[in-house]
Amino acid sequence: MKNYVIGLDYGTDSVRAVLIDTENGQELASNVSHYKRWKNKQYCDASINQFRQHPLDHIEGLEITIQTVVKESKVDPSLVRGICIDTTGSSPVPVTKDGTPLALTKGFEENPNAMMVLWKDHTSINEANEINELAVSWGGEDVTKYVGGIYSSEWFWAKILHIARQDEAVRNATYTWMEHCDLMTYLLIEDKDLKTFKRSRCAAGHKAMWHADWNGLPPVEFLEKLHPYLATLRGNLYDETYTSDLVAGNLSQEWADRLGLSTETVIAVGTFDAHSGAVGAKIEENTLVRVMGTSTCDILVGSYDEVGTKTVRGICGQVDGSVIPGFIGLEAGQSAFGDLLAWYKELLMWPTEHLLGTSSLLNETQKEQLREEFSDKLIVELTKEAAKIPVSESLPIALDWINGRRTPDANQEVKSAISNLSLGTKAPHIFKALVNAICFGAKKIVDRFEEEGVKIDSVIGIGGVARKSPFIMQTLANVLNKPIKVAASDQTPALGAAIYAAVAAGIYPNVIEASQKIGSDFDGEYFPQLDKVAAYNKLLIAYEQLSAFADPTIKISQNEFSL
Ligand SMILES: Nc1ncnc2c1ncn2[C@@H]1O[C@H](COP(=O)(O)OP(=O)(O)O)[C@@H](O)[C@H]1O
Ligand SMILES: O=C(CO)[C@@H](O)[C@@H](O)COP(=O)(O)O
Repeated sequence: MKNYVIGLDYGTDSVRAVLIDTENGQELASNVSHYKRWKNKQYCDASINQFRQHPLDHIEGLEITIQTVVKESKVDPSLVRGICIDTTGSSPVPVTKDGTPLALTKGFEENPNAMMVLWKDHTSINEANEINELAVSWGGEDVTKYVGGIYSSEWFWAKILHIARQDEAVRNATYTWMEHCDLMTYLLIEDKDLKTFKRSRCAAGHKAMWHADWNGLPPVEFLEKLHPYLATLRGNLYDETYTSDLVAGNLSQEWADRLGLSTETVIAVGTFDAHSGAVGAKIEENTLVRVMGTSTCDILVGSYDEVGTKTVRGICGQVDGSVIPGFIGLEAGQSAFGDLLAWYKELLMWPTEHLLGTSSLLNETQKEQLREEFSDKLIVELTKEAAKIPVSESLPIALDWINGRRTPDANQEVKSAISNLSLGTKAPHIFKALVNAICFGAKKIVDRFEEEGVKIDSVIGIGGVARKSPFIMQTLANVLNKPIKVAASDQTPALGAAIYAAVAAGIYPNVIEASQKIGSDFDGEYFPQLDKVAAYNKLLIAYEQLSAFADPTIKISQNEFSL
């Protein structure tokens, strides 16, 4: 008998669903829906790094994408056995006592503090600093030790503390907070008991400092010292967490009707996009899977023997079962990857966006067409020109920290910088410098894992940039001096979510077997070009010098000061 599963992947800008045949991993249908309100930049203020998303964007996206894949695949809906949802993270949402996202209740519909706080929202830098100071001074165990020793403003507690202080009405109306992957899973299932709802191990371990060593979330005494609200909130959160090979519940009657599915369909425990992406790309021990899109997430799995209780400095957490149950999942990443190039594109588009409007040379339709054409071509043309520029020490040097630094050693206060500019520097030179910067940032992550004794035998690239930019992938292979395979699927995180759904539905006995059988194949491999590796090494030294200048906490050896 045929069995099908659906993976639903919430990215930064859009949500996609894939419907997968569990026998062979074939994608029978996929559909993407962009968030309407987010696209119009509603509820955001980039000048203060405030990025919020309205839950209606997510609910509308869920409904349309799932309905579409079920319809387009033409499969019998009763054979859709499971669904798993992955989302970005840490992207927490305030929720009322009856499990409603606060922004869907009266009076809070337009309040950004009542909405989902997107992973890249950095409004809580001060709160993250407070958590870090307290973690080493409160008298108990350092609760940041399994999240790299530094708590980030991208994460759960810092964001909640910030909003609780800023908005009394939101604080008073909120019963609990849920990671986005948990909220969307909870929305679909029949059982609405918030106390017994199965929260994601991946989200809890990487972002909320949940760890078996202290029996769950950080101790009440620790949270109390940050803010009494957090101590109260802890009681409305959770003690246990669950891996995504497990069932969170059955599809509710309401959602079965809305989606055209059956209440027999099981919903797996939610997870994060990067972790499911790694599963979709057939991750194995000591393989680094890099999810390269707006940001990057770098995922590794290690055995209990290799990682055990050894703590890895400056990464985004090591969590038992966050990728594959029975292994420790390790996460690192860059707060901006494609986003650095997107920032540069937006900068260069300024005259087109703003001056064109004041010109009488073209009519409004022509202006709009021109804007679209430039926008579509800009990165492509810059890439072509940048590829022709030799790798030499006369190139500008840039830092990738346009949205702070996630790894190694999270610091969201650091900023990007560009040096070595001259009158001869043209737009493609700066573009090339930015591409080099994101690759050097990646190299620092790989170095950190290896310095800490976590071996990396092979590298796999997935995500928009891995698929769309051979230029960046080749640069990365040269900078890392390692071959990089690219997963063939355009929807690897959604495929990974489908794999979890297949295990939760009992179609496969475990994640490893399912991932090897129906995970994505590879359709490209980039090898280091030996003649270029040395030249990139020299530029890397200049990148390290600029890093140490921009962030005085970074120490580099004196003999590297050669600029
Ligand atoms: N041809 C390209 N070369 C380099 N970067 C690109 C290219 N096309 C898109 N990007 C970057 O890819 C990022 C989007 O990646 P994607 O994986 O599609 O989305 P998400 O991160 O939201 O899942 C954007 O930051 C964009 O700047
Ligand atoms: O940080 C995580 C997961 O821990 C990601 O959700 C976050 O980087 C967002 O990923 P995208 O760049 O939108 O794919």
